[in-house]
Amino acid sequence: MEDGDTIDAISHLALDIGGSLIKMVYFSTSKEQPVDKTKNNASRDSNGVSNGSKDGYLVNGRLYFIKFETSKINECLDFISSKQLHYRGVQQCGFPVSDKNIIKATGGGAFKFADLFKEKLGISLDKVDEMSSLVSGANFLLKAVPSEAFTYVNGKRNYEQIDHNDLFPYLLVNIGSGVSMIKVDGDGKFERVSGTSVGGGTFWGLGKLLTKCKSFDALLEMSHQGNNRVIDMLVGDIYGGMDYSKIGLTSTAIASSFGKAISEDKELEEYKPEDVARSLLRMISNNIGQIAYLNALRFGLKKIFFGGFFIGGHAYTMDTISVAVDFWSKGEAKAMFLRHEGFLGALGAFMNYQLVQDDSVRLVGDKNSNPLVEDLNDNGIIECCVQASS
Ligand SMILES: Nc1ncnc2c1ncn2[C@@H]1O[C@H](COP(=O)(O)OP(=O)(O)O)[C@@H](O)[C@H]1O
Ligand SMILES: CC(C)(COP(=O)(O)O)[C@@H](O)C(=O)NCCC(=O)O
Repeated sequence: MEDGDTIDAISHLALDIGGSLIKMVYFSTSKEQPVDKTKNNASRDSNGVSNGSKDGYLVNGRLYFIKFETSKINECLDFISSKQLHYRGVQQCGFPVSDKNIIKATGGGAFKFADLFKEKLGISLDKVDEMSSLVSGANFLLKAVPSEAFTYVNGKRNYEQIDHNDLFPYLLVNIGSGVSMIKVDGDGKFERVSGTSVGGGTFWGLGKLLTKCKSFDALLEMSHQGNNRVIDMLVGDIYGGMDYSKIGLTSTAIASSFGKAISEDKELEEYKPEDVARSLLRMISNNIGQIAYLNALRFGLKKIFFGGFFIGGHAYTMDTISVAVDFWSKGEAKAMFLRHEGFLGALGAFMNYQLVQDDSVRLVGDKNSNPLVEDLNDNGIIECCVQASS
């Protein structure tokens, strides 16, 4: 292939198969993207270390992000098969042929479904550790993608300028089905310091039982319409409408999540599902925010980044977590969120191919290349160059 030739190839698929969702990241060149055969003699591995002797090409393309429900894994298999994600573009781009039919995969499902992938598609899953994937995905995003991290204050996203020289240490809180809290000290340097089983799976599972809601999105939408004060016992309910200012609690603070249900002679059906969903979301988000802060305090960490699909860019979830961190830290620590929150593990597995260079990445939200498009949870795109051959 000559310089400037155009190709439409997909290569290097990576998966994060979690308890609730399968996250997929793949690299694709498109018809509009010419192959840039600039020699790249100074490529670096994922730890930023020069591997000088490597000759290769930089291929312009895009990283695509897609998710499926783990319970519908066949949809994922069909998608891979219909797009031939495990075959296409391998040779045109000059990627090593040995990549064919071996894909990087992380999450528990990389173990659980290994035989299914082999049987149905002839794919071998090359397993990448889940915690290490979360960390390399987060480090990559924080260092390479502008406007990736933001705080959420009074209903507004404030994008943070991340200083690469002052990124570490930080606490990464990944809210998936369960919650993992990881102290990150550098590239590849981390320790999982805590976790809780009260996470996204709890919200969706318990919410489904309590409200009979049929989908996660519908449950979230319901929570948006609800009023948690109908079910939560507030400080004011206990203190006759007064604040308990001596210990810093206003009358509107929640004293006991779901506590009002004790004294009311009501069956579940007599509560509005919207109110139940709201109380549940608040209880879980608050609890995670509090545990996260306590772990940050334990290790003297000032920055806390929250990831995982539970957040889903949902305003009320981010607001509750932000308020919890602010309240417990007395304003000392701040909660930060990531635009590609749900794809940390899948991106980390992708990074394990050691193709992407931090300084060759540009975020495009859509065709208009607007970097501030807010919701990249579905069909998000990152434009970047990858190392084509070695
Ligand atoms: N469409 C969806 N279906 C199911 N859960 C969803 C969906 N969107 C967001 N969620 C939430 O995200 C959580 C899963 O987050 P994720 O980071 O993908 O974790 P896991 O790796 O355990 O699947 C679910 O438990 C649920 O709270
Ligand atoms: C086991 C897990 C790492 C799996 O990751 P997930 O699929 O939930 O993203 C996670 O669910 C977790 O950290 N659970 C909390 C377990 C605990 O520390 O109590």
